[in-house]
Amino acid sequence: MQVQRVAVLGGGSWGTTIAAVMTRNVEVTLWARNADTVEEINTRHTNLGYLPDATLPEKLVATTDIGAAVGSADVVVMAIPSQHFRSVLRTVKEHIHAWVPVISLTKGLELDTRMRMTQVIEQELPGHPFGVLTGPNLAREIMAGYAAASVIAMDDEVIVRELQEVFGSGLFRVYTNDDVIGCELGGVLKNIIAIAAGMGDGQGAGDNTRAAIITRGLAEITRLGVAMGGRPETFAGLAGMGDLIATCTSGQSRNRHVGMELARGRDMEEIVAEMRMVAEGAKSAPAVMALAKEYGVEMPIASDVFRVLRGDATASRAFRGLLRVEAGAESEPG
Ligand SMILES: NC(=O)C1=CN([C@@H]2O[C@H](COP(=O)(O)OP(=O)(O)OC[C@H]3O[C@@H](n4cnc5c(N)ncnc54)[C@H](O)[C@@H]3O)[C@@H](O)[C@H]2O)C=CC1
Ligand SMILES: O=C(CO)COP(=O)(O)O
Repeated sequence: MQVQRVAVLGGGSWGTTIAAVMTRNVEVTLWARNADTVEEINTRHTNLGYLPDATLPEKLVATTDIGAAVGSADVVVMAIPSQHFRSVLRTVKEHIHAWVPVISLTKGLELDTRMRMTQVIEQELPGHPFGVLTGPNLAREIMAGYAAASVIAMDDEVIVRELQEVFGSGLFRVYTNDDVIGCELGGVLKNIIAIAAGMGDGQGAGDNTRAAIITRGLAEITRLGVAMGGRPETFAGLAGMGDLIATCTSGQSRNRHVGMELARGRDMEEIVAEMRMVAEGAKSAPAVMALAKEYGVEMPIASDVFRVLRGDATASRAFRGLLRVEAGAESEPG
């Protein structure tokens, strides 16, 4: 497979950033549904609503025509929020050529089915190689050219190496992995723990507290991820611990921001109404809790976050429970 043209679908922060990075290696067409965004990218080389400080490469071409973008692509990259992922894929289906790989950048689960995005790809586009690119990758930093590392996970060990070269460049270093389930779940599950970290930071908790939430959070992410088929070492890597640290500590994280706003006593409706961008942790939380129940895994931090998201507890009340007074052995949940 010789990759010459890539279609990136989704003109938000991450889709635009990855599309810009990949123009160093291949021809990239970015599909966005919003005509003003497309016009802005093509004429002014900016996408100020999502990436306020960035100038995009002139080589990056945007379009509102999904058929044109997908029909000429050797690889399709999905940067669509999880709850809209399937509907966009159904449109892709009409235009994609046989055997073209589809790579998800999305860190969420489909609510109704509790499926991971690569499972949705497999279901909607059977026969197409699929994978996920994930890791500690806050879009604005990567757009600004700071060094970062990511992981591309696929079952196919030949295609994954080719795509490693397509996504990686300069200071954006891409590693390969064959644990698709573990890598994908690392990206999904860290978002809820980042909401917990934001709830702590928003209440003035200290660095020790944040470290405890990250560490105990990683333990519960790993328990569920391994029960669902991921490998334990994946959760200690970039897609697990790496992304968890970035998201739980960064002022750029949308999920941590949600936690901080909840700590101020605001409810989800108000918070979401003010956010232009997606916070996947809040959207996927019900599916994560249902999976924890199905697999018989205890997730005390995620459960407390979920109660606050639902409006059944306040952040300050739940936060006291996040670090349980009666601690057991470190190897135990709770
Ligand atoms: N922003 C970041 O730093 C990173 C984000 N991600 C993940 O990437 C995914 C996308 O996130 P962002 O680009 O950051 O979100 P965003 O909120 O910045 O942008 C989402 C984009 O999707 C578009 N969109 C929403 N529904 C659509 C639909 N039905 N059809 C077509 N377009 C639609 C929106 O118009 C917007 O352009 C999320 O799952 C996120 O967790 C992953 C790594 C880093
Ligand atoms: O996944 C991300 C960084 O790796 C982005 O996190 P947020 O969605 O919380 O901004």
